[in-house]
Amino acid sequence: MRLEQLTILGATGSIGLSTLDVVRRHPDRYQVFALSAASQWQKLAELCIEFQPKYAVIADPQFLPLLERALSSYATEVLAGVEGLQCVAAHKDVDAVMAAIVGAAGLLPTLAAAEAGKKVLLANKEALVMAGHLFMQAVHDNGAVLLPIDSEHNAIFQCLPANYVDASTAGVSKILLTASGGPFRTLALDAFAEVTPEQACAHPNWRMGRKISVDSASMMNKGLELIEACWLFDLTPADVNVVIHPQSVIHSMVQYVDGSVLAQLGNPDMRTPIAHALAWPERITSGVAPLDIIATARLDFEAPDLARFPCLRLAFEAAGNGCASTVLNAANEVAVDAFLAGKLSFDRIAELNEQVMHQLVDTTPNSLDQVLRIDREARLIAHQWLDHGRLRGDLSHTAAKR
Ligand SMILES: NC(=O)C1=CN([C@@H]2O[C@H](COP(=O)(O)OP(=O)(O)OC[C@H]3O[C@@H](n4cnc5c(N)ncnc54)[C@H](OP(=O)(O)O)[C@@H]3O)[C@@H](O)[C@H]2O)C=CC1
Ligand SMILES: CC(=O)[C@@H](O)[C@H](O)COP(=O)(O)O
Ligand SMILES: [Mn+2]
Repeated sequence: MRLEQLTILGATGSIGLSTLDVVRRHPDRYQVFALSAASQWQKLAELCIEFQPKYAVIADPQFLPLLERALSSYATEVLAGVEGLQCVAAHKDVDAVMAAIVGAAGLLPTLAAAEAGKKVLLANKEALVMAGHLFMQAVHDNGAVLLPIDSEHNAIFQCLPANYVDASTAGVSKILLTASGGPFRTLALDAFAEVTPEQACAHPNWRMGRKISVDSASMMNKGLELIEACWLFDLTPADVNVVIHPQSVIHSMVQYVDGSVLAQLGNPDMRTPIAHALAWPERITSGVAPLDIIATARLDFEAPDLARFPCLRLAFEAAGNGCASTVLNAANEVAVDAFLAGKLSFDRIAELNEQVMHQLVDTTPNSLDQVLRIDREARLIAHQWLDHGRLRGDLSHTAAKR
C-alpha cells in the first residue's frame, strides 16, 4: 500500500499533536511530508527528528536560523513564513493536509490546500467563518475533499447519508449542535467580570489550545461552529438548534423528518474525529478508549441561555452574512488575545465583538482581498476600542462607508 503523504499545519498545537499520535500508530498508512509551527521551533525540531518530514515550516521567520541549526544534520528542509506554509499545503506530492493552525492565520495555507485539490482535514474553523463562500468555492472548483475535524461537525458528517447534498433532499429536519456550556455554564452572572484566563481555559471535558478554550467559555466557539456548520452542510441558521449537553459524550445529532435522531457518541478525545477523517471512508484505531456507556450513566440536555452567552446570539445574527462573520471572527480574535493578556475582562469580550460587528457594515466579500481588508479593518476598530474604551468616530466611519 502506498503511504499517504500528510502535511500537518499547526503540528505543535493540541490538534497537531493528537494527529501525530494517531499517525504514529499507523506507519503502514501515513508518512509525514511536512510539519509547521508559528514560533515553537524547539518543539517543531523534536517532532521533525521523530517523523523525518521532507519539510519543516516555521511561520515566524525570526526563528528560521534556530530551526535550521537544530535540523542541520537531518534531511528535513526548512522553510519560513506564510509562503512556506502555502508551499507545503499545495505541494504536488502531498495527499492530505491537516489544517490545525489557530485563527485567521490558517486561512491562506488552508485555502492553498483547497485550491490544489487536496484532501483537507479541517480543524481551523476560523477559515470558514471568515471566508466561507470563497473557501467552499475553492473546494468545489478544484475537486478538493473536505472532511470536518471539529468534533461536532465530524459527528454530523458521520450521521448524514454518504450521498448528502443538502438538508431537504436528505430528509434532515434539524441539526442538533451540542455544546458543553464550558466552565462557566452555572457560574453566577455577577462573577463573569472577574474570571481569570486560567479559569476560562479549564474546560470541563476537553484539553485544547487557549484560544478555543476561551471561545468555549464564552460560547463563541459554538457560535463559530454554527457558522462552520452552515458552510459545511449548506444550512441556514434556522436549520440548527444549539443544545447544551454538559457531558460532551454525544458530539452532535441529526434529526430526520421521519422522527429519527442519529447521534455520534464517544469519549471526548479529538483522536476519534482525527482518525475518522484520516482514514475515511475506512476506519482505523485511534488510541481512544471505548466509551463505557454504563459508567457514563446519564446524558443531560438543556437550552442555551443567550443572556448568559451573548457571543452565541451575535453568531446567530452574523451567520449567513459574509461581512458580519468576517468582522465577528476578527473582533473576537482581538478580544480573546486581550483577555488572555489581562487587558480585557471576560464579560467585555461580547461587548467588544458586538460594538465592532455593528460598527463595520460592508458588502459581503467576494474576493480574498476584500476578506483580508474587512478582517484588517475590524481588527483596527477593535484595537481602537481597547485603547480608548470606545469607538472613535473618524476611523470607524471611514471603514463603515467603504
Ligand atoms: N484543540 C481542540 O481540541 C480543537 C481545536 N479545533 C480548532 O483547531 C484549530 C487549532 O486549535 P488548537 O490545536 O487547540 O490550537 P493550539 O493553540 O493548541 O495550536 C495552534 C497551532 O497553530 C500554530 N500557529 C499559531 N499561530 C500561528 C500563525 N500565526 N501562523 C502559523 N501557525 C500558527 C501554533 O504554533 P506554535 O505552537 O508555534 O504557537 C500551533 O502549532 C483551531 O482553529 C481550533 O478552533 C477544533 C476542534 C477541537
Ligand atoms: C473538541 C471540540 O470540538 C471543541 O470545539 C469542543 O466542542 C469545545 O466544547 P464546547 O462545546 O464547550 O464549545
Ligand atoms: Mn467543536
